[in-house]
Amino acid sequence: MSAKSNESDRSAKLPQDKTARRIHDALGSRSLVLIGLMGAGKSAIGRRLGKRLGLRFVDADKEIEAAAGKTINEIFADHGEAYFRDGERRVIARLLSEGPIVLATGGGAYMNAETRAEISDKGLSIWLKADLDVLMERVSRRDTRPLLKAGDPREIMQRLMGERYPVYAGADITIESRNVPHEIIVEEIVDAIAARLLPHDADSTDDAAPGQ
Ligand SMILES: Nc1ncnc2c1ncn2[C@@H]1O[C@H](COP(=O)(O)OP(=O)(O)OP(=O)(O)O)[C@@H](O)[C@H]1O
Ligand SMILES: O=C(O)C1=C[C@@H](O)[C@@H](O)[C@H](O)C1
Ligand SMILES: [Mg+2]
Repeated sequence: MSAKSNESDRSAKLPQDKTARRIHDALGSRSLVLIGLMGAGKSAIGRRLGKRLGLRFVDADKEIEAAAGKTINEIFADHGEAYFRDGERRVIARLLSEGPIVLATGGGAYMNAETRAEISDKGLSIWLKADLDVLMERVSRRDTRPLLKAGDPREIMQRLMGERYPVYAGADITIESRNVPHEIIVEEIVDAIAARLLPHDADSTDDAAPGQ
């Protein structure tokens, strides 16, 4: 692989518009951390959010697979969930020390208290909250989630919602993930980050049209 293609994979372009630049500046080394259940859209939305804000996008699940040289299914099958969770915690801690990035976490990552503390220290957490039907329709497209193979996937997902949503609710920002164009979700996230991080002055409106 040439250095150039590697660079285009790993680095981010400078943000094009003023809101994006201001968010970039306000973040400093803090990262934007997407949390939510399987199928919530963390990877799909995270990639686009990174592009929108000129931040490198990293998918924790992919990093764990690269570090282990195995797929998540294989890690669960060969070593068990506890081993996966330990690797997940370490990989996320490393990635958060490399901020600012947009980080898509695995669905279970935020359930770990140490990881939650790291995220609150070095990032801004964004929960992509989706209802059961949306999640089930989306996860049915791929067979890559070992947790859903342990029984009836809908029942498992419902149980995970019950266990995890009260914890996810501690995120800094919550966005309803639904079947609208990805860009709409991205802009809602950008607006929520701007409302949280940027001073509310007249300058914060982006590309304001000149007076008529
Ligand atoms: N706003 C949206 N509208 C329609 N489809 C979406 C939307 N957001 C995500 N999707 C689709 O849902 C599927 C699951 O999304 P994605 O893989 O990003 O979820 P995830 O949260 O990363 O899940 P996992 O925890 O399993 O990695 C993908 O096919 C993605 O394109
Ligand atoms: O919700 C979970 O616990 C998981 C979600 C996926 O992203 C993977 O991290 C793994 O399959 C476990
Ligand atoms: Mg994902």
